[in-house]
Amino acid sequence: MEFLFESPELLIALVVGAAGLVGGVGLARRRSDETDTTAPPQDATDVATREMSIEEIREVSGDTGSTDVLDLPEVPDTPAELLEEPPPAPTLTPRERFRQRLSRTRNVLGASVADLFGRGITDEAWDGLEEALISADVGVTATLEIVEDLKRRSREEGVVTAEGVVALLKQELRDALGSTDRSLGRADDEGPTVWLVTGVNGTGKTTTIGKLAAVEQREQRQVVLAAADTFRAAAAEQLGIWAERTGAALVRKDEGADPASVAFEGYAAANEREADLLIVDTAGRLHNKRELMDELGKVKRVLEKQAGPLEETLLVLDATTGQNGISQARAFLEAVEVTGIALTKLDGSSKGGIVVAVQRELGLPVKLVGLGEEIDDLAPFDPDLFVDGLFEQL
Ligand SMILES: Nc1nc2c(ncn2[C@@H]2O[C@H](COP(=O)(O)OP(=O)(O)OP(=O)(O)O)[C@@H](O)[C@H]2O)c(=O)[nH]1
Repeated sequence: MEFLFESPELLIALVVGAAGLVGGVGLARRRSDETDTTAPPQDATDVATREMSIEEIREVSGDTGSTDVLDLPEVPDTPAELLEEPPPAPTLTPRERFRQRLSRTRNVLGASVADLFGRGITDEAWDGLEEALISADVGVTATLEIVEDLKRRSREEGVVTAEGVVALLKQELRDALGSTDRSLGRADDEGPTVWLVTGVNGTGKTTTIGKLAAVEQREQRQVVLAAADTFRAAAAEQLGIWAERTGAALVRKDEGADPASVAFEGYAAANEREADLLIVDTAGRLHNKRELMDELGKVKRVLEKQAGPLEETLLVLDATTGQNGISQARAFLEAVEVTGIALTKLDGSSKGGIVVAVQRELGLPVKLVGLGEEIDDLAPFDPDLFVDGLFEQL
């Protein structure tokens, strides 16, 4: 089956058909006065099938209110080439990107270690290393353990140079990050893979989802985004912009709708279109923890009822919030079983050690890192590349 978003004409036809179904509310509000709505469908049979499916989705969800919308990004404002072409390939290799984007952390950690031990392996140098690691957000307990280990190993191995200490430190950091599986889960049977994305607002959830959609669409995997953050209309709009940029489809409802029903319809739409991947965005307001937990738990339960166990439940954390971010994360861990961390804004932080602290304190693998605001600024987390990146200038 053709993916709906790859054919603007088909999209327009769906918009017209679906607007009729919901009595002019929702979709009609977006397209009613545009001349493009009169464009004839290229494939009338396909459109008819889609109309029925949408109706079925509404029946099954028991959510037949007039505000329900199976929405897609604005067609007339979207240049055709954006819809038809996958996003262009990134120009930097992952190593180059890491190197470039980790410059702030590198300057703090890498440069200070070289400086400290440049004058010999002294007690002051070890104290200075402790401070540098704590400043880089490695965390106090982890820092003390790492430095103790380093002292012992450098004695045993007769290390006398700064380069020698750096080599051991790299090994220690690498060991602290462990060798867990960091790949993103995918469905091995029929039906779309589902990734549920959670985290405090402002951590970079929506941006991370957009970047993920770009990677997936570029690899010819068809993506549906579900805007289950219905707390703010702007959240769905922001996700819509990413859908337009990446060529993914978008399922959304009006502000205040039940997030679980958006997730439900998202899965139904992804399934019906034989999409490869559904990514569900969620709200992350923390002012009422009980409400948040109930809401997230319900979204997950509803999805699992349809799809079975989810392939990923990702928690997005902002690297610049340090220990505070880790405490906030715990609220989410109580609400849903998280399978991995996406650590954003690593480019804007001089505290790359947070990767070690996050893994250690939350007991979860960092699977993705955000290295900037642009579409290509997301990388699978590679511990070797990361640790090398921290010290590359040395
Ligand atoms: N420097 C940098 N900025 C990022 C990164 N990821 C996201 N941002 C920025 O962080 C801000 C918040 O990102 P959003 O994606 O809107 O965060 P959210 O968690 O979805 O928050 P809400 O939109 O409030 O729900 C935006 O300005 C993003 O451009 C990153 O890896 N590095």
